[in-house]
Amino acid sequence: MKIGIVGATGYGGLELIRFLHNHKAVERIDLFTSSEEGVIFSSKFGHLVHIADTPLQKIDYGALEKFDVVFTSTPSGVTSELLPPLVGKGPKLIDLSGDFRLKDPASYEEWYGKKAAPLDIIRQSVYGLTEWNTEQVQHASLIANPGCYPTAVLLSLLPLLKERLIDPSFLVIDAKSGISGAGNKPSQATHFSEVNESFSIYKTNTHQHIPEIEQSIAMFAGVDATITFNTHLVPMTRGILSTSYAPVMPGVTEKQLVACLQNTYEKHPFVRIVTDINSLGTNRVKGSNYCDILVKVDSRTNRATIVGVIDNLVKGAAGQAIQNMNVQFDLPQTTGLDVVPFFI
Ligand SMILES: NC(=O)C1=CN([C@@H]2O[C@H](COP(=O)(O)OP(=O)(O)OC[C@H]3O[C@@H](n4cnc5c(N)ncnc54)[C@H](OP(=O)(O)O)[C@@H]3O)[C@@H](O)[C@H]2O)C=CC1
Ligand SMILES: CC(=O)N[C@@H](CCC(=O)OP(=O)(O)O)C(=O)O
Repeated sequence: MKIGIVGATGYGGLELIRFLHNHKAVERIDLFTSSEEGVIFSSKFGHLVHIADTPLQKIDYGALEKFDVVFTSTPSGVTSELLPPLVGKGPKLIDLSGDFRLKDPASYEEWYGKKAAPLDIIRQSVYGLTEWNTEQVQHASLIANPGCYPTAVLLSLLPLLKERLIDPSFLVIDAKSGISGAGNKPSQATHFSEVNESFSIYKTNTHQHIPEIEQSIAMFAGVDATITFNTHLVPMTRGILSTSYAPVMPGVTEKQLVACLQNTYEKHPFVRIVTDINSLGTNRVKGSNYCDILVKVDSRTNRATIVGVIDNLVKGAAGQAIQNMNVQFDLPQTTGLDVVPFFI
């Protein structure tokens, strides 16, 4: 397979290169830039000497059309304009940004504050939450790869919502992310001296992933939910841990919740149901495509605590994107992604 990556110099792009380099079906990877045409990639990223010694190329439709797959890992608002002319032209398009995730353009414009992609293209795009949309992903020409937080939240909540084991009307989701979630562009909010030794909340009740999570709960679990969702910045590089709270439906036990999760993901290689709280943490998934899930019921309040853990750059971005590509090309989902978490 011949692969093109737009936004290769960003964190998502670098992770795509890391995994695709070891992917047995990939014969060639071309890297594209909007700002550094001609720069030898490995001269910018020394860890890729002898691995990516090729020049960054100018984004060009003629060139992009010739690939089997084009991954776009660019800030929101870029691919809504860049990709429409390429849809149906040949390459499978896998977009890591939020530009094609929301089916309602008005909702995108409200939450992202940018102009939405054309409606006909949004309609053609397939939401790439692999475990829940495998069949559609298989036939998609444009995949909207899920956001990092929604991946952790949805994988952990959808089975329980779909089976009506928890109450969707009082969902509270408290999520935390490492700083790489904010991308590679330096800013005040991600400055080392201001995030180190600190823990903060951001985008209170206004996070752009709120409509994405609500849309997917309706789409995959068939229930309407208006969620409370808040995000926090943790002074670490990688990882997302989302803790959700929901009332348990009358008569439902913790054992049933665990069994529901285990049954749902029995045949899915990247989702692990954890029952020992000591085995849960961002370092248990770091660098890997795993999503670890734990559920406990508080018998005093009859509320469930549901935890989802991922590496935001892998299962939350590049890893899930490659998992989707594997599905599209009838390859085992683990191809190129079969790596053990770093742990330390
Ligand atoms: N970081 C994360 O954990 C996750 C990120 N995402 C989403 O994935 C996308 C990429 O994220 P991330 O890699 O972190 O972002 P980065 O900011 O690290 O990188 C984005 C890259 O996009 C390129 N770019 C910037 N402007 C343009 C433009 N106008 N046209 C084309 N390319 C452009 C830049 O490369 P160059 O200057 O060389 O063109 C830049 O390196 C974002 O939409 C993000 O929201 C999704 C899930 C998780
Ligand atoms: C830590 C941090 O800042 N994380 C980012 C996640 C970026 C992302 O995945 O957003 P898209 O929907 O644009 O893809 C955030 O909370 O906005």
